[in-house]
Amino acid sequence: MTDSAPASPFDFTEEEIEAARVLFQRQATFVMGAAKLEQLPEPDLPEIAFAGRSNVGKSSLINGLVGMNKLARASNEPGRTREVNFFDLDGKMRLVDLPGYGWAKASKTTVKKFQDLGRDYLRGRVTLKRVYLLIDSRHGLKSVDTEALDALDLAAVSYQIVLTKADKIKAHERVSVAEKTLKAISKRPAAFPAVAVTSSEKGFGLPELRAEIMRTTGAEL
Ligand SMILES: Nc1nc2c(ncn2[C@@H]2O[C@H](COP(=O)(O)OP(=O)(O)OP(=O)(O)O)[C@@H](O)[C@H]2O)c(=O)[nH]1
Repeated sequence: MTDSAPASPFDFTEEEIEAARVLFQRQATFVMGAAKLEQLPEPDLPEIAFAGRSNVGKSSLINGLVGMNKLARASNEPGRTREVNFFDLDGKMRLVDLPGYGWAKASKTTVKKFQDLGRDYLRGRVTLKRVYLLIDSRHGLKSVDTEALDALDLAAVSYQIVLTKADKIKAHERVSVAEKTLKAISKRPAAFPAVAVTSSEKGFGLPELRAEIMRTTGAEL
């Protein structure tokens, strides 16, 4: 294994990878940010949602997937993403940025408000195909992540773990954190039995993730 290309847990043909590359290069636009359940857009397209602790690299991953620097905000200031943000990809699907959890500075009322919104979205969204739960590869699963996994299992939403910022650890550490994480979720009912290892900074893991999203949503070129 080289340092820049960790083994992928996914099995995609070159055609699938290429089709996904083309699709994700097409127009991606911000649709809206919803602060209340009543504000959600009509459920008329398949949706893929991204969740994770504040500062885990959610905005960077969404930007990296669509190859744009500024579609989703990426900041050094934890907790800015407090709405459910919807992005349209070529009219084929929506990418949904859920409020980050685990931010220290917010008030309890604010935290509860956004957690409730995220949970209501997860429970009631018929068009939601999968949630990607982002975990910082340097830290692995924390107790606050375990609570998020419990909520996803309870909502019976299919989800998959994506390890982020993997450029910050060594190749052998990527393998061990992926194995450890996979083991930790192995008995969880709604967990997809694979862990994606990604770096938005270096771009690795993203082609496979795009292909998987395309497959999961059933989107075609
Ligand atoms: N080295 C490295 N840094 C990253 C990567 N992804 C994100 N970061 C950095 O991590 C910080 C947080 O990234 P964001 O994408 O804003 O994180 P977020 O999860 O959207 O944060 P919130 O808006 O607080 O929910 C920024 O300083 C990014 O530059 C990565 O793959 N590698």
